[in-house]
Amino acid sequence: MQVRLQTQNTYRGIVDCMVKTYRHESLLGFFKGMSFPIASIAVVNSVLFGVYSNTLLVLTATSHQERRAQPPSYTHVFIAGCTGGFLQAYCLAPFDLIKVRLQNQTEPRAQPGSPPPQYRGPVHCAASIFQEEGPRGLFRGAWALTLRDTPTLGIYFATYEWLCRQSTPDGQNPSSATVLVAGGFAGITSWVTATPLDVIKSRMQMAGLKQREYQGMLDCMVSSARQEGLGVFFRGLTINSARAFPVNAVTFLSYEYLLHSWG
Ligand SMILES: CN(C)C(=N)NCCC[C@H](N)C(=O)O
Repeated sequence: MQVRLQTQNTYRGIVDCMVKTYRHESLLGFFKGMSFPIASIAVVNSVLFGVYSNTLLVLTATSHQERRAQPPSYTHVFIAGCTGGFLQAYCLAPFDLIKVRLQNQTEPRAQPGSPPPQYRGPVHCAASIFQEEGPRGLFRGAWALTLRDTPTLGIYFATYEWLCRQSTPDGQNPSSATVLVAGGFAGITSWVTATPLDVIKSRMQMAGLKQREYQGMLDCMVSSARQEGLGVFFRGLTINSARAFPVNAVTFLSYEYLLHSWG
């Protein structure tokens, strides 16, 4: 839904987008382009959390266990988060591009007699982009994605650390409830700050297809704001924030659990 709201001007809001998707594409329309992002979550999160933990280890020279007694500074947490965000953006770029292209296909499933959709599935989508736009085509919008993820993942980890420390006595590990709430709010905070660049990223990824071609990111920002007003930068904010809470609550709980069980 969020990808369509950000890149297409045919919807009046979330409810209108849901109703039109259901009428035109049935329930299947809500699950388009989902298999690839699900497959990519494990890879992308391992890169993000692995780089974050190791950067923090280098910056503070303390292991995860020692960090409860000697908490890292927020500057170190922010730098480690930005480093993780920067590197994960490059792993995420091709998966995210395929998701955006598939989710923007509004044709119902292929039916006899009707023209087939441009992409028949994630593998066909990746192969078509590779053939038509070359290997660099798979990284379309990667710059906007990097600019979106580098600072916002710094904010993500700093918010998580701050919320955990506010509700945990010094030297103790945060409880599971604290981890869930802090992780959920860290997700929302990061998505609120990331949404303006998320809109630009999605539009750059669709450029030349349903979207007009842009000269670059700045051109995309200026022409989107001129044509649709500043509100365009907040499209998809409600959906992004609503999904961010449960997703990131569970992500941080799994991360803390794995770190404890590996000692
Ligand atoms: C671009 N932003 C804000 C983030 N990547 N934030 C971190 C959350 C990551 C999580 N997989 C999610 O999709 O919510």
